[in-house]
Amino acid sequence: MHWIPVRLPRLSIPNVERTNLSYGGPSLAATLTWLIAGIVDGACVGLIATLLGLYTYILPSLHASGGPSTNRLRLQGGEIQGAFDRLEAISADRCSPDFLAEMRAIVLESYTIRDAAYRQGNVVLCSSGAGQVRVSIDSFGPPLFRAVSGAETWRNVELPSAPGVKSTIIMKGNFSLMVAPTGQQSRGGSPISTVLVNPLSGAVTTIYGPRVGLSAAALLSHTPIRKGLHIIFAECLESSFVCQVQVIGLKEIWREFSLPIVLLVLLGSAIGTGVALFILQAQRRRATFENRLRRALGTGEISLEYQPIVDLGSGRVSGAEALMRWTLRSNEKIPPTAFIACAEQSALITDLTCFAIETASRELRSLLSDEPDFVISINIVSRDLTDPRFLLALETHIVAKGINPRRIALELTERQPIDTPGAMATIRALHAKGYRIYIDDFGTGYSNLAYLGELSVDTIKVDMIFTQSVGSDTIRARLIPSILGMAKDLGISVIVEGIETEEQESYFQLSGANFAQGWRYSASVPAGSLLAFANSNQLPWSLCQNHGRRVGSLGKGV
Ligand SMILES: Nc1nc2c(ncn2[C@@H]2O[C@H](COP(=O)(O)O[C@H]3[C@@H](O)[C@H](n4cnc5c(=O)[nH]c(N)nc54)O[C@@H]3COP(=O)(O)O)[C@@H](O)[C@H]2O)c(=O)[nH]1
Repeated sequence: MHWIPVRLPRLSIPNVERTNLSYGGPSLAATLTWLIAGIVDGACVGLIATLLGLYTYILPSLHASGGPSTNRLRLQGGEIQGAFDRLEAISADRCSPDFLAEMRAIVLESYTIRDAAYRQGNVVLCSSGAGQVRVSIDSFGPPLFRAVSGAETWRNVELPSAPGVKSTIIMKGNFSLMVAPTGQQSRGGSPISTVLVNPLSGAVTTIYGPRVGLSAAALLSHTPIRKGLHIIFAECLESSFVCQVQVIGLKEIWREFSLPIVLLVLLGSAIGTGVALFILQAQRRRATFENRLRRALGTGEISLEYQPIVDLGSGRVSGAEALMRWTLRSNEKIPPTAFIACAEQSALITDLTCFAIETASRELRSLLSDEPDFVISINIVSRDLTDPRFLLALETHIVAKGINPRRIALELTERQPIDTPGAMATIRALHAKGYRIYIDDFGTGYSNLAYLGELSVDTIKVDMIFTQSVGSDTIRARLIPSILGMAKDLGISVIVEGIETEEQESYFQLSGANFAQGWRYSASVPAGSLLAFANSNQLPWSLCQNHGRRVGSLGKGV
């Protein structure tokens, strides 16, 4: 078979972004709404992100590294433990002037110890503040708490040496310490409570500050506790089971972190505004493009070209695919990939499909009536199937004009799934009426065997990415035989797209593909050229001269 290569027309494909299509765009109200929404959303996201960050990372790490309350407690705990150790280590005679001086030094060097005292049995004999005294411990009443270490704690004790001052007394061995029970204010300003925990009974007693409603286990867990919008830090000295607890809420967070919060909210607003502007710009561009495309339908800028489809067995042209073209008055061409994708985002795509049905049936009317087996393929999308205008267009321009639906192939791209029951039912109904159903771009999308069966598919159009893989050692190239075998098993015919070379053509001829389409035979041509070729037996019809007949059949069972 001798194939005549076809010279391809050179298409100038403009960059859509550069094309001057300035119509429409979002209204002022829509613009303002988007902007305000962007600012508010951004600010909220900034605020939420800040608070989450604070609660999740910053506050706990602050705690771990010695936060507002814990530093203080660690200091106090260390002081108390250290003070007992130092008191035990004093070598001077008990209650002697040297002994008292050393006790005073220990108190003076501490932050939280007010007084240190020495006792024997039940009687306190001397203290760093009062010197020699005789105070019976029994006057304190029973201790509030006795730790395993033997340390005992009293609270609200009023010592004769410090009338009017209620103190916490911790006693261990022969020494006692009077600890300032002041509730410290943290850096963040929230009060710190001092609590005693009895690990045996689980009792928790707040001895100073706001009541802490936490269990002993929670307090002794050494981890920050989250309660609603609050985060609670507890630091316990297990030697004495004294805990200091600080509750940090929104107020304290705001006091502590107002600057970073404000900065992050501002940053969030700025990002939100940027995103809103970006969306607005995209909407404006789309609306502009969409309006312009809508107008183009009425001004003759949109037209159809037809790319012949060739029977690989006989070399005859058996049909043509209608391909939409948009040529601006300036003669610039907008590529279909750009405007079809834009139209697909709204019901405008069905306007284009209806235009294609109307135009192809009108322009190729003589071919449809003179060549009984010639098939025109029209690209449709799943959205068309649920739009009543599409079915009406088929009724008006095909059925009512006396064109046999068998002469019309509806090409559904495989790139979009047809999975709504309504769309599937429409396809089956169209097939039952005689329309041929082709799956376009086969191998690139959602098809599987069940899908092909359910859709009553007549033909698959193997995508050109497979054609281009012919001769290579790629997975795609290895897939071709199984696609062709599968189609054969299902009784589905195959059109191979994008045939450009003799090698590709021979490969598919030998592999059993039925039809081919591509620049090797012809690029898309206007209706006038297609009809002229058909009438004059010239290209692309000259392809078929060796085979006697000009136009063949396409599709299974024909
Ligand atoms: N829903 C609708 N989609 C449409 C319509 N008209 C076109 N389209 C879709 O736009 C995509 C791009 O189409 P186009 O730029 O026209 O490209 C077609 C051919 O020109 C191109 N082609 C044909 N032969 C060759 C070849 O040998 N090599 C090569 N590199 N390209 C070639 O392929 C396109 C045809 O593709 P297909 O439809 O998959 O058969 C395209 O997806 C169109 O479907 C419309 O009216 N409605």
